[in-house]
Amino acid sequence: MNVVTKQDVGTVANVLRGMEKHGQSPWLDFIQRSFTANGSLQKLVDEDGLKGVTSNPAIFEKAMGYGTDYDAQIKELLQTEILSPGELYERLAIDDIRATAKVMYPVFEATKGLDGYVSLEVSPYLAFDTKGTIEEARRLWKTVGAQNLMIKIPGTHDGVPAFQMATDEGISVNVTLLFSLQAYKDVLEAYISGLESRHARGEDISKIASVASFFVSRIDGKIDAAIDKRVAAGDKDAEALKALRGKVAIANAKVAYQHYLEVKKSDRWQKLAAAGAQPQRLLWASTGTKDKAYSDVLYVDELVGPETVNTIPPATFDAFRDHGKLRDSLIEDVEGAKHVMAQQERLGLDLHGVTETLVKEGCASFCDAFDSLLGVVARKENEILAKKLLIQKAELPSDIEEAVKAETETWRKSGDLRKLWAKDASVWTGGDEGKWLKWLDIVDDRLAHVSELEAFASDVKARGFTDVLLLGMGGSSLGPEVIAETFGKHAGFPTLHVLDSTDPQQVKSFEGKIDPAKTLFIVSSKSGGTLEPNILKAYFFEAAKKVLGDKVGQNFVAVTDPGSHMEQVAKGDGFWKIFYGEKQIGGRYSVLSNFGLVPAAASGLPVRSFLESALRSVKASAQSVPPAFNTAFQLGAILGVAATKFGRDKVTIVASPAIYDLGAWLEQLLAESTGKIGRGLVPIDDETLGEPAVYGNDRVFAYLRLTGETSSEQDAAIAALAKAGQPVVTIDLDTKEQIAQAFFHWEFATAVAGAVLDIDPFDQPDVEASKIETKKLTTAYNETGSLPAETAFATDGAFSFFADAKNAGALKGGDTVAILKALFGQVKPDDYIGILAYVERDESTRAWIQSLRLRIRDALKVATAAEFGPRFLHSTGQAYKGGANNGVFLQITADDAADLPVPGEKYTFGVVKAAQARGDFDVLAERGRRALRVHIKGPLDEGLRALSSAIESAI
Ligand SMILES: O=P(O)(O)OC[C@H]1O[C@](O)(CO)[C@@H](O)[C@@H]1O
Ligand SMILES: O=C[C@H](O)[C@H](O)COP(=O)(O)O
Repeated sequence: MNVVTKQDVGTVANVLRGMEKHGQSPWLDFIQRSFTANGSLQKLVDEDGLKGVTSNPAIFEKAMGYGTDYDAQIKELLQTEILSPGELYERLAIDDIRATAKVMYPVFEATKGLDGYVSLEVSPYLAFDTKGTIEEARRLWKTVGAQNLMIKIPGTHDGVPAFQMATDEGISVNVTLLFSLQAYKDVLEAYISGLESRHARGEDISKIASVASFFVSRIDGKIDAAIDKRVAAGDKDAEALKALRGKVAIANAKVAYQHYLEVKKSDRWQKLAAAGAQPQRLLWASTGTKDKAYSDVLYVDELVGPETVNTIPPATFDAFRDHGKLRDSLIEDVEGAKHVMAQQERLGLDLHGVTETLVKEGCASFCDAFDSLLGVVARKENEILAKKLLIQKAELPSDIEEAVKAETETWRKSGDLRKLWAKDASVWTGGDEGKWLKWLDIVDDRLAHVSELEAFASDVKARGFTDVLLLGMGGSSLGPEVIAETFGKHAGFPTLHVLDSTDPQQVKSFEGKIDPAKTLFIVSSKSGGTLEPNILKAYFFEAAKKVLGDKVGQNFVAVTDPGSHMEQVAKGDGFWKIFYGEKQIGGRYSVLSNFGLVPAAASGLPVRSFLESALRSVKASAQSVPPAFNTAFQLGAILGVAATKFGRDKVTIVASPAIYDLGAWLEQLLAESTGKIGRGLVPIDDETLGEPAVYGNDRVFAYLRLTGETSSEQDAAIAALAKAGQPVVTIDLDTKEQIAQAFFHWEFATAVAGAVLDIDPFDQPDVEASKIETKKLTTAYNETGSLPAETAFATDGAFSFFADAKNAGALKGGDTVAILKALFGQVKPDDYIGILAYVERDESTRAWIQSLRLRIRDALKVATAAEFGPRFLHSTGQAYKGGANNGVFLQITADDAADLPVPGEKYTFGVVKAAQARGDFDVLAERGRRALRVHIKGPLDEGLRALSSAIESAI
C-alpha cells in the first residue's frame, strides 16, 4: 500500500472521505504490525477518513508468515513462557488487534460507536462447531477487552446460533463468509432474536454493534467461470450468459440490501430501535477485483449506499482514492438487479449451489491459510527454542517419504489432529478411545498440583529413607525404572529400585539390597488388581512388619486409581499416603501422571522442571500445530505408514547409553498399544546395532540420542544404516531431563501410529487372555497343592521340551540341537525371534541373553527380542500374542534354586512364575504362534551356557 508516499491523499476531493456523505463507511481489509506501528494506519484515518479495520486468517497469514515484524516479540514471549504455536499466534494477533483498536478508538468515540471497529476472526477450524465458536468468541472478547472490537464469526449453519448467543451476551460481531441472500436473512434474524432476548432480560442493547460481511467478488469469480465454460462449449444461451458476466455479484448484493431496508421498516425492528439498538449494517467484503478485465474499483463504485460499510483491500483502497467514483449506486436500478437474479436462475447458473460451494471453499481456504500461518509460527518457534525441544530428523527412502507426505496431507485436510485433541474416537476405530485420552492433559494437570509432589519429596527427604522400592508391573514400573536408571541417586534422597518380577531369586536379591526399616515401599497398580504388585506388597509388608511392627504402614505408599482394591488395602493397612492415578489414562500412558511422578519425587527428581520440560513437548504437538510441523505426529505417521505400506513393522529402538532404559518403557508403549488384531508394531529394543548386511527390509530404526553423551559406535552404525537405505528417525535430546519430552512425544506418536494402523491403541485384549490362564493355574494350585501335570515331548540331559501338540509335531523331537534346529528352521525373512526367559533378570542373565540374541540375529538375519518373564507379559507380550503371526518364540523356564512364600496364599512366588510361563505359552499356542518351551533342570548358569551352545549349533 502506498498511502504513505502518495501525494494526493487527503485532498479536499478525496473520494474516500466523500463516502461518508453517501452514508457508507470505508474500512480497511488489512492488518500488519509495522503498518499500524509506523503511523500508516493513522494516516488513513486522518487523511482518508478510514472508519474501521477487518482481518481474517489469510490477512494474518500474510502479516505474520513473511518478514520479521514479529520475531522480536516471539523471542521475548518464548523466553518466559511455554506456548503452543496457536497460543503464540493468538498473543501476536491480539497485540495487533489491540494496537489497531487504539488507533481506531477516536473514530469509535466520534461516531458514537457506529464505526471505529477492528475485527478479529475466531479460528477457522471452528466454522462448523457452534460450541467451539461461542466459547472462543467469549474468550477473545474478554482477552482483547476493547469496546471497539468485533469478533468475526462465519455465518455458516453452525456459526449463526453462536452469533445469536454472542449478540445476546452483548458481544459485537462481524458475521463473515455470507454469500447468499438466504444466509444473510438467517443472520439478520439471529441478530434481531439475540437483541430481543437480551432486551427481554432488561439488559442494554445500545452498545452492541454488528455487521454482516457479504462477499462479492468471489461470486463473480465462480459464476463468470461457469459462463465462460458454457460459452466455450457453444451453449445455445451464449449471448444471454455473456450479458451476465460481472453482474451477478453486484445484483446479489443489491437484492440483499433491499432485504435490509425492508427489515428495518418492520415493527419488530422499530421496537428494538426504540430501545437503542443499532442496525446490523451490511458490509461489502471481498471487494478487491479478481478479474483484470473489470475496473479495479468495480466492487466499490457499484455498491455505494447509506448505512453500509465497504471493507477494502489496500490496492483497491489506493485505486479508489485515485479514480473511484461516488454515486448512490446501491439503490440504482434495483429492478435491473432483480432481473439479473432471475436470469441467472433461468439460465441454470445455480447461484444457490455456487454460494454453498463458496461457503465450504471459504472455510477451507481460511483453514489452509491458518495452517500455513501456524506452520510459519511453529517453524519460528522451533528455530528459537532449538535444543530446548527434542530435535527429530527423519532419513527415509524416497518411497516412504512420499507416502508419509501423503499421509500428512490427509491428516491436514481432515483436521484429524484437532479431532485427536478433541478426544474424538473416530480418529481410531470409533470405539471407546475417547475415554483413554486424559494423558493429553495430564502435564498441565500435574503442574497445577506440583506443590503436593514437592511437599511429598521434602517429607521423604526429611524422614531419611535410604531406599525406595517400587513394586509394580508394566506401565506402573517401566516409567519409574527409566527415571531410576537415567537419573540415579539424587544427593540427600533415597535410591530408587524397581521390582517387577515374581522370580523368587530376583525378589530375594532386591530384599537383600534394602533395609526395610529405612525403605519407602511404593506399591503401584492402576487397577489395583494385578497379581504381582499384590503379592509383592504382601511379601514386603510382612518383611517390614517384622522390624517396624504396627507402624509398618507408614513406610508404604500406594499409587493407584481411585476406588481400586489397592486403595482399600492401603487404607486398611494404614499406608502413609495414597496417590491417585487417572482412570482415563491407561498404564502405559501414565508415566507423566502420579505413576511416574510419585517415584520421581520420592527419589529427589525436581518434578516441576521435569513437567515443564514435558510441557514443551505437549505444546509442540498441540492441536494448533499443522501435521507437517508436528514432529510427534511425523514420527507416528512414519511408523504407521512404514508398517502398513512397506512391511516395516519392527521398530528398532536404539538409545544412547545414558538413556538406554527408555527403550524398555517404549517397548510396552508400542507393543501393547499397537500389537493386536493381527497387526501392529514390534519393538526391538537394545539389540546392539550391526552391519547393514544383517538386516532385512522389515525395520524402522528409532535412535534416541543424548547429544552430550553420544556413542560414536552408535552414530557410525546409524549413519551406515541410513546410507544403506534403511529408514532412520533420530531424536536428539539435549539433556537427560528431556526424557520427559520423549515420554509425551512417543505417546503422541503411538496414538497417531495406532490411527494409521486402524486399531484401538488404548486396549490390550490379549494380555488379559494369559492372565486368565495364569489365574486358572494358581487357583488349581491352591485347590490341589500342585500345578496340573504336564508332559515334555522330549528330554535331553538338563533340558525338557514342552509345546502344544501342533508345535510339538512341527518340532518332531530328537536331541536338543535337532529340536532347536526345527524351531529356527521355521523362521522366514521378516519374522522375528522372541527369547522369553523366566529367570532372574540380573547383569549376568542380561549379558547372556544379549549375546545369544545377537548371534541369532547375525546368523538368521532377523530381528530378535530378548525378554524376561513375567516382566514382558505386561509389555511386549500383547504384541507377541495379538499382533501379526510373524514371531517365533523360545520360552525358557528353569528350576528355582530356592522359593519364597506368598503370605496368605498356598502358592509360592515360584509357583506363580511357573503358572505365568505356562499361561503365556498356552495363549501363544492357542493363537497359532510357532513356539517352544525349554525347561532347565539343575544349576541355571550351567543350563544357560549349554543352551547357548546348542542354539549356536542349531542356527
Ligand atoms: O497398573 P496395573 O493395573 O497393575 O497394570 C500393570 C500393567 O498390566 C497391564 O494392564 C497389562 O499387562 C498393563 O497395561 C499395565 O501397565
Ligand atoms: O472481511 C473480509 C473478508 O474476509 C475479505 O474481504 C475477503 O476477501 P477476498 O475474497 O478478497 O479474500
